[in-house]
Amino acid sequence: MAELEKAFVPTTWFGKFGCAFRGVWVGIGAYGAASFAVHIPVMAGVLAVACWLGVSWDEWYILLVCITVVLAAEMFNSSIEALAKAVTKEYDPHIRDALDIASGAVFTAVLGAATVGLLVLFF
Ligand SMILES: Nc1ncnc2c1ncn2[C@@H]1O[C@H](COP(=O)(O)OP(=O)(O)OP(=O)(O)O)[C@@H](O)[C@H]1O
Repeated sequence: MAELEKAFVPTTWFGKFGCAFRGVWVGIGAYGAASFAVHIPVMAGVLAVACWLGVSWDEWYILLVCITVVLAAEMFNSSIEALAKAVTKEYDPHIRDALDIASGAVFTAVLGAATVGLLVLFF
């Protein structure tokens, strides 16, 4: 463990930010590519409609929070998928629960964001 820490665990803020940026890259690219291929066009569409409608600053803040929550939930989902792959490749009911709950969290965030987004844009 001591050797592992020396080799891989960053000790500087620069190193820690490097890990975070790598996490965004891996979370979107390697693990979440299929999901982000749906999220990103939908988000671009929402932003385009918001521009077209000329929403207020307060409404922009709400839309940006919704988008951020969905992206963060998706990356937590990717993180749990990565951890599950490391734990076992065999069927495990707890892994199944963990993965299903993570997917459920993304689904919940998307439902909430879609509801708030529709209310902000059209009501
Ligand atoms: N080791 C396992 N043990 C039990 N069930 C598993 C296991 N691995 C995957 N599953 C089941 O398969 C589902 C999908 O798995 P996983 O999330 O890895 O695939 P995915 O297609 O990459 O998902 P996503 O679309 O969320 O990115 C899980 O929600 C879970 O129900």
